[in-house]
Amino acid sequence: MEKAQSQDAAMASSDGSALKISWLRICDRLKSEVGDVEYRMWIQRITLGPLDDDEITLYLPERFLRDWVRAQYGQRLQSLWREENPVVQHVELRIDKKAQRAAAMDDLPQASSGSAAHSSSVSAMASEDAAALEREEATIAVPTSTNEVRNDLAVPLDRRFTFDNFVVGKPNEFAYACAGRVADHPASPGFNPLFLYGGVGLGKTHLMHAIGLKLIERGNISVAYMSAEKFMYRFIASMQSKSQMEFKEQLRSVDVLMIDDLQFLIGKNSTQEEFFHTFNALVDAGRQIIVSADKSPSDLSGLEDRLRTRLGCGMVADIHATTFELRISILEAKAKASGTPVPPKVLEYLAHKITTNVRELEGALNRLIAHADLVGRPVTLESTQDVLKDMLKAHERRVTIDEIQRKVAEHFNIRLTDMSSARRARAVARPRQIAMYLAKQLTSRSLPEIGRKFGNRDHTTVMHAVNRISELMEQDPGLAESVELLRHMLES
Ligand SMILES: Nc1ncnc2c1ncn2[C@@H]1O[C@H](COP(=O)(O)OP(=O)(O)OP(=O)(O)O)[C@@H](O)[C@H]1O
Repeated sequence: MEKAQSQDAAMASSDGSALKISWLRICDRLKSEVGDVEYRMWIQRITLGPLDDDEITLYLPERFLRDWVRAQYGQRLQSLWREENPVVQHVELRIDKKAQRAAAMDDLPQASSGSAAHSSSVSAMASEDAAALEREEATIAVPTSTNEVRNDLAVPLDRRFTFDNFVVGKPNEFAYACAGRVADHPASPGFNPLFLYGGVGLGKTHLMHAIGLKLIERGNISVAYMSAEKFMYRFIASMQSKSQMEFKEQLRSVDVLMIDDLQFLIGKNSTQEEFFHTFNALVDAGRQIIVSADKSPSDLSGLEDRLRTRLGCGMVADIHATTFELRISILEAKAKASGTPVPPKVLEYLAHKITTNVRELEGALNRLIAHADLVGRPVTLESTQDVLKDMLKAHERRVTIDEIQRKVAEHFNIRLTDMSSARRARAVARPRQIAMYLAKQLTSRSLPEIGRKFGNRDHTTVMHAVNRISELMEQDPGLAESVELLRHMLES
C-alpha cells in the first residue's frame, strides 16, 4: 500500500505539468538569488527537457552557456530540484543540438537532430535574440562619417567624447597621453594593444571614443567600437544565422578595433576564443587593438592565460580614482560648457560630496543646471542641497564591499587578503563569512557579484555564509553583537 502510494506520488511529481511547475518555482527562486541581470543572461536561456528515471535534462543552446551554467549554477540547480521534486535526484545539462549550426570553422559541435518540441523553443529563442538585436540596431544612431565602418558591427562613436572635452589631471594623465599617442600613431610598437583600465565612470569609454574620432577625422581609416557584451551577442547571432565567416571577415577588415568592458567575457570561453583569434589576426596584420576593462590584464582572472598575456603585451594604462582637484576641474569645464553660471562653492560642495565617479558628478551638475533653467532662478548652495537631496542621501548611505572587507578584517585582526584567500582556518573563514553576510545586508549586490569579490567564490558559498551567520547570530549573542557593531560602524 505504502509502495503504491509512493509510486503514485512519484508519477504525479514526474508528469509534465508537475515538472513544469517545479521548474517555474526553481526559476523564481534563482531569480531572487542571482538578481535580474544574471538571471536573464543565463538562467532564462535554459529550457526544460525530459525526466528519465531520476535524472532531469536541462538544455542550453550553446556550449559556453552550458559550461558556464554548469560551473556557476550546477550544484544549486541540483539542490533546488531535489527540494522541489523528490523524484529528481540528478540534473544533466546538455547542449541543444538543434540550436547549433554546422560550422566548419567553429569550435562548436556539428548540428544533429533533437526533439521537435524543444527545437521550437530554441528557434523561438533565436528569433527572440534576433528581435532584441534588431531593436538594438534601431536605437543606434547612423554614423555621420563615411570613414566609420558601414556594417552592422560597430556602434557609432559619441561625438562629445573628444580629447578636447577630456579634463586631464594626475589620476588620468598617463592614460590620456597613451590614448593621444595611439590616435597619432596607430599600431606603433609598444602601444598595440592599448589596454585602458580603471573603476566605473572614470573616462575609459571617453578616451576610446576620442581616439576613434581623431583617427576618423584624419581620414581613410576604419574604426570599429563595441562593448564586449555586444561582441558576444554578435558572435552568437552570427552562429545562429550561419554567418560566422562574414562576422570574422568584418572584424578582420577593420584598421582599429576597440572593445569596451572586456571583463564581460570572463567565463565566456567560446567568445573569448573567438576574440583571441580576431586579436591575433589583427595584430599580425599591423592593425590597432584598444581594449578597456575594470582591472589590469593580470588581475582579470577568469580570462584565459594566453589572452591575458597577449593583452598585457602592449601598453597598459591605469585610470585612477579622481582627486578633489580633478573633480573640481571637470565640474568647472562642464559648467562652463553649459553656459549656466554655477558658483564655485557649489562646485566645491559637489566635488566633496560625490566622489565615486565622474558619471555621477556630471549627472548631479546636469540636474542642477536643468532645474535652474526650468524655474528661472540661479544655482545656489541652498537650491543644490534641495534639488539633490535624494542623490546626496543615497551617497551618504552607500557602503561598498571593499569597505566591508576592510572593516571586518580590521575588527578581527586578519589580513585583508584573507577575504579572498582560499584559507579555511576558522579564524579566517568566520570573519570572511561575516563580511559576506554584511555585503548581502548592506549592498544591493547579487550573490554572484559578492562571490566574485571574495576570491571568485561561487554564489552558493555566499548563500551558505549568509545562512550560517544568521543562524549563529541567533545562537551566539557575542557574535550577534560583533556583527551589529560592524553594521553600525559601516552605516554611520
Ligand atoms: N576626465 C574627464 N573629463 C571629462 N569628462 C569625463 C572625464 N572622465 C569621465 N568623464 C565623463 O564621465 C562619463 C563617464 O565616463 P566613461 O563612460 O568614459 O567611463 P568608463 O570608465 O568607460 O565607465 P564604465 O566602467 O562604466 O564603462 C562620461 O560622460 C565622460 O565624458
